[in-house]
Amino acid sequence: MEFTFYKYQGTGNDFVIIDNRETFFPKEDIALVAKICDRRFGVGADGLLLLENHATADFKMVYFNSDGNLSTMCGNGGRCIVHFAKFLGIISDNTTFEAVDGMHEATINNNWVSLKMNDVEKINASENHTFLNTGSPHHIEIVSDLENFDVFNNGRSIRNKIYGKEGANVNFVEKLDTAKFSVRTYERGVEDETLSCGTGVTAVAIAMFEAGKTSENTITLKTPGGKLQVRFKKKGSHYKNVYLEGPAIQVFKGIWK
Ligand SMILES: N[C@@H](CCC[C@H](N)C(=O)O)C(=O)O
Repeated sequence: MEFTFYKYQGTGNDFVIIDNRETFFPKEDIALVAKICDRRFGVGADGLLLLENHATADFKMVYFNSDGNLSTMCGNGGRCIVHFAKFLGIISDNTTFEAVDGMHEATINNNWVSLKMNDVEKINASENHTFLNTGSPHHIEIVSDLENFDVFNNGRSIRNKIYGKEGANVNFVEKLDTAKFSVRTYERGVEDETLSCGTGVTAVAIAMFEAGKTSENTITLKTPGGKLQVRFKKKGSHYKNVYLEGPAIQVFKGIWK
């Protein structure tokens, strides 16, 4: 089966993106998706995205983790597919598209994409961690010396011991400044640390505001792959107008054989 694919990265969270408007891609083939995402036997990526037609919105986003399974919302993938939609000429600078967690609005200015995320209502805060869902489920823990922290082993253990088969993504955080936090994430479905996680940094920004670690509502998140920005408005106990913003870059185009 031969098809064209595009390789993208958003702060080092990397994706294979395929134009599936003609619905040729075999979505049920978990092994094929996993092979495309394999860094030795395939293209190599944290996930695979399909851009598909939508009856009312500009397009539909379908997201698979690198293990080949369909998953929940991917914030960095969402930003990258907006860039891809513009590259294909489907949109200009504004768009509305549907992902697994509902409709999203986004704007693009050169390689900078601002993606509106879903409102957040439920936040579970306990003594040493916070859990919330920003389209994908996220566990958040503050640690010290994040640079030397063992994200892989601690993340894997929390993901499996606390969240079981369904799992969750695990974010470790260190405060750098009034409105700046450093974040490293262990992602379920990749089962490894990734260089950045969009829904993860969104969850971290809200969790830090909720915990009183910042009083700013525009927050910079430093990940190993680069900087992202999250802004929101808190109304009562709800977080609304949540935007994830940062770069989305097309890296190369290839043909899968
Ligand atoms: N990297 C993503 C998150 C992708 C989903 C996650 N692995 C899951 O299955 O929950 C992002 O940028 O949000």
